[in-house]
Amino acid sequence: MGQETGDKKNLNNVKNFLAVLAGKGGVGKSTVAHGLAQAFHRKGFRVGVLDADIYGPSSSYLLPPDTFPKVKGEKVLPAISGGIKTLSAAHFPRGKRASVVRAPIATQIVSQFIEEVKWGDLDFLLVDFPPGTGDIQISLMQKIFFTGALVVTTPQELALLDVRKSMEMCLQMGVQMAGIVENMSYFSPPGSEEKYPLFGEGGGQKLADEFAVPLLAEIPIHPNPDIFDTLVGKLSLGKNECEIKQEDRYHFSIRWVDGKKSLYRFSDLQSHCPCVKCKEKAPLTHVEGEKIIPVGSYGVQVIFSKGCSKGIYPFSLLRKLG
Ligand SMILES: Nc1ncnc2c1ncn2[C@@H]1O[C@H](COP(=O)(O)OP(=O)(O)OP(=O)(O)O)[C@@H](O)[C@H]1O
Repeated sequence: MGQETGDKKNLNNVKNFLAVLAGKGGVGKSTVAHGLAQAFHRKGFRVGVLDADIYGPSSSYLLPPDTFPKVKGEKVLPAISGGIKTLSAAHFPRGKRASVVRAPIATQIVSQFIEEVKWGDLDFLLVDFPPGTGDIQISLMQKIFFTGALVVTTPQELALLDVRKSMEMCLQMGVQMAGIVENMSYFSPPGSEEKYPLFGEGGGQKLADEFAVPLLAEIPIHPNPDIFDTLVGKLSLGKNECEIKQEDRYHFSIRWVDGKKSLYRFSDLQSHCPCVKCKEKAPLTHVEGEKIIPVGSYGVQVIFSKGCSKGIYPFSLLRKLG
């Protein structure tokens, strides 16, 4: 954490970059990113929000600036809203008009927001991703060394389709998912404890189970800001907390973050080898495991006593098999 890795940058003394993404528009990414930023601020952290949604910036509405961005030498100082640093396309003169720019230009603008802005010392910079899994999102993940990603969804099956794509993007780009936040989970009438799940139930949990990441919060319609304080407490960043253990020569186990334990036989696992060459081959028997190598937050590679050891088994696959 906090290191410069390859061409990824951890800039201007920002200790933690946190991606807030969804894949789908309108599920409440910005609401969650800004609610979380305010909760970090309440706890005394130095925090900033980068609104990377060039086409639909909402930061200046959610965090109305007390001071606007200023140019200082070659750098830009971000806007400040109630002690939170923030930068959004909406802070600039064209910001009130529709952003009619091609994707490469939008990507360039987002790069400038990172590289040419003097964010200063921050404990957390939350990056509010635009919807989708295109150039801007890839470029952000290539440029920034994210401590973790928070994935926002709503409960409906239709939302899950797009959200799943951004989770797959995190896996492909090596960005560790800190967890899922299900937004608009239910409605509670004022003064009542009753919960009415207006948009269905279980979507967030379904994704959490599929990708083996924790469901960190179920945010109601018109939430009380306290819920974001609880969310801050639940965030466990930069750690791969599942526990991988070789049980004996033929088996190993994974204890997942949600407490579930899965047991695997090495020969069964090898029969699911994801490498191209293995697809056609008949499975071997009595395969032993010689070494289990964790591959970042993505999965594991197993060195087997015989047969192919080239495949990397993503945690999402292991979770399905376990
Ligand atoms: N829990 C909630 N209760 C009530 N309204 C909400 C909630 N979450 C979000 N909204 C509202 O839904 C709309 C979309 O939310 P928001 O802008 O946060 O979503 P988004 O995913 O960032 O959208 P986009 O990708 O289009 O920027 C906003 O009007 C917001 O106020």
